[in-house]
Amino acid sequence: MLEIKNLRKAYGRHVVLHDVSLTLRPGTIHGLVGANGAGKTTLLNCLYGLETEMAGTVQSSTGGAVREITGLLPYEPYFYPRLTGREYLEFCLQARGRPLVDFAGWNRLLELPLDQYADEYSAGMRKKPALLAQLAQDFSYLILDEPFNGLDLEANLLLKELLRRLRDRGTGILLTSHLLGALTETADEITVLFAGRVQRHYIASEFGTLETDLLNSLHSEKLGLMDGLV
Ligand SMILES: Nc1ncnc2c1ncn2[C@@H]1O[C@H](COP(=O)(O)OP(=O)(O)OP(=O)(O)O)[C@@H](O)[C@H]1O
Repeated sequence: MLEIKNLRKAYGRHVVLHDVSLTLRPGTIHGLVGANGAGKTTLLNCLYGLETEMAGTVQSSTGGAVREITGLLPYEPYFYPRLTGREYLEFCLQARGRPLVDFAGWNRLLELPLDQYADEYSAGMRKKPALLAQLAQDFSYLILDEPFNGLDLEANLLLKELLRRLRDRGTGILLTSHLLGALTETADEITVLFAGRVQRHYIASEFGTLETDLLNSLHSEKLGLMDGLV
């Protein structure tokens, strides 16, 4: 289990996360939603250990460093210029001291031009090698920042099925998405972050009210404006 307790993170005077607690259990898909700037990416970075200056605790129940057993898919994966997709994947594994694997099977699924320069991939394609680099390492936990962003319909459907299968095999997955449907269709629990605070935690049986709750709480003023227009 990965556990965040009473996390507070500030950039200068700007407090981005206030007393946030969240648990990621094995064999669970945990969705994280919130408006732009709510603090989702910051929370993922704190959990993974990319941010160090913060108050509160981030712990793995096994006692080791979270990143030893966790893969991170960043919001915007970075590719070194003039590395092909295949070289990027090999680099990711070697950087972690992992044995190289044959990507052919995975790539029949993802259909990437692995011999093309990765920084020339289309926006939608760029998530795929970054995701593949994490999947090939067989982590206990995955932290995925907007994994559905930019993927085409087929890749979206495949990713949802893949996440469910990984969850059923015991992987704990924390993911953000602005696509509420993608989360309610896959997640076992969802945490709503509002202005750096946990607004509410939902279990699957409560997802039915999530959209209305979000509309009412986040946009009540805008709903009032809409009433005057439509
Ligand atoms: N390195 C940084 N330095 C200063 N402020 C930052 C930094 N990173 C993030 N912030 C600020 O922290 C707040 C939360 O940003 P964050 O990227 O975590 O939000 P988010 O919920 O992931 O948003 P989005 O949905 O747009 O990706 C924002 O106000 C952002 O401007």
